[in-house]
Amino acid sequence: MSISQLTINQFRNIEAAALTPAGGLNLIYGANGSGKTSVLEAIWFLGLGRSFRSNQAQRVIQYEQEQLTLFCRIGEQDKVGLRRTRQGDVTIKVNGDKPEKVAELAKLLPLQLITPESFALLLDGPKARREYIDWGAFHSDPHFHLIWARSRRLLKQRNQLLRAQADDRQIAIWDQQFAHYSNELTERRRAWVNSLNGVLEGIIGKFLPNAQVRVSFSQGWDSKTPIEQILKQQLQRDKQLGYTVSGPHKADLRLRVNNIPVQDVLSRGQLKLLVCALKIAQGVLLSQQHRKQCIYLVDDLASELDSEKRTLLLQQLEQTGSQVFVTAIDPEQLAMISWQRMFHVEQGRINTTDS
Ligand SMILES: Nc1ncnc2c1ncn2[C@@H]1O[C@H](COP(=O)(O)OP(=O)(O)OP(=O)(O)O)[C@@H](O)[C@H]1O
Repeated sequence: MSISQLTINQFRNIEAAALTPAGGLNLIYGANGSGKTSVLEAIWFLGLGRSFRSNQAQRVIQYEQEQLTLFCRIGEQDKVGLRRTRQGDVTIKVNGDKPEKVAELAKLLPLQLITPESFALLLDGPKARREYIDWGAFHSDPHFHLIWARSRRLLKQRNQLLRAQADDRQIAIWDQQFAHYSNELTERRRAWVNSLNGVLEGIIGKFLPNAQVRVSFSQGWDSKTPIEQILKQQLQRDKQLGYTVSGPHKADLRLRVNNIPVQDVLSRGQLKLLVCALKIAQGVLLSQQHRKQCIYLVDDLASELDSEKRTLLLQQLEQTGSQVFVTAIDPEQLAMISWQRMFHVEQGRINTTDS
């Protein structure tokens, strides 16, 4: 799965650009503020209907313009188009039809993003790591999304009842359903993490040969006690707090070296490599399980990494056989690998250059 054609109009500082990326390694280079990240952001926008830099989607529309339009051809067949106006109207077309949900885009364009901010996956709270697990499970398990959505809705309803100081018996009725979906969700997450570990170990071994990184799944409540019992035991406390303290909404992926959280032990460069290992492993697993290739978007690959580690990372990305978009200020920083295609960005204009 790769983008064979990409058109960007009125997106950030890119007025109009048409790219024909290669199926493998693509380098996007140019000076600060030239628009390199905006190219990755445009691809991300096409795959998810939102930006990875701003919560306010209208910010990506070019100044003084009323709308942005994006288009890509995936492989030979699929065509995806997206238009967003300043008023917030979004039109998405997949092969000429309007998809029912934006989630359909994510299935067509599974993207892996690595930016200098991706450290958040390891440094911030569990939310980002839970989303990481859920992305993997979503793409590998066709029933996952429905179960995830039901569990989320039931949690919301339970919290409303807690806040309303509803009768214990009424809450207990909801708890049966919530417990059922919590277990379903957890089983699927655990299965996905187990499969991930098989792939991840090999990549971490290459990237961080001297650190014994252990990755484990934490389900969000004491694993020796059934969720039904936990909900019962904690009901009065939950009522006092007005929310459900334990459950699948507290799940996490724990990463430790010598039993210490990785963020307290590893260097910045090592943390970056670990984030990259996690993202690459997710993509490799997807292609092993479903013959679906991710597209990797790597912003500012060179930052934090020495030349040897840059080479290692690029080789590993190349080995995935996936389409990769990498940005860099100076192509010399990444001259250790042969690029299939190179794009020079200058003040929002994009030209293909010799690779
Ligand atoms: N809505 C917008 N309309 C027009 N221009 C914008 C808009 N939003 C941002 N810009 C400009 O577009 C450019 C976007 O640059 P981008 O972040 O893609 O650069 P970059 O090449 O990745 O830079 P760096 O190397 O510094 O990360 C910046 O010059 C920014 O000022």
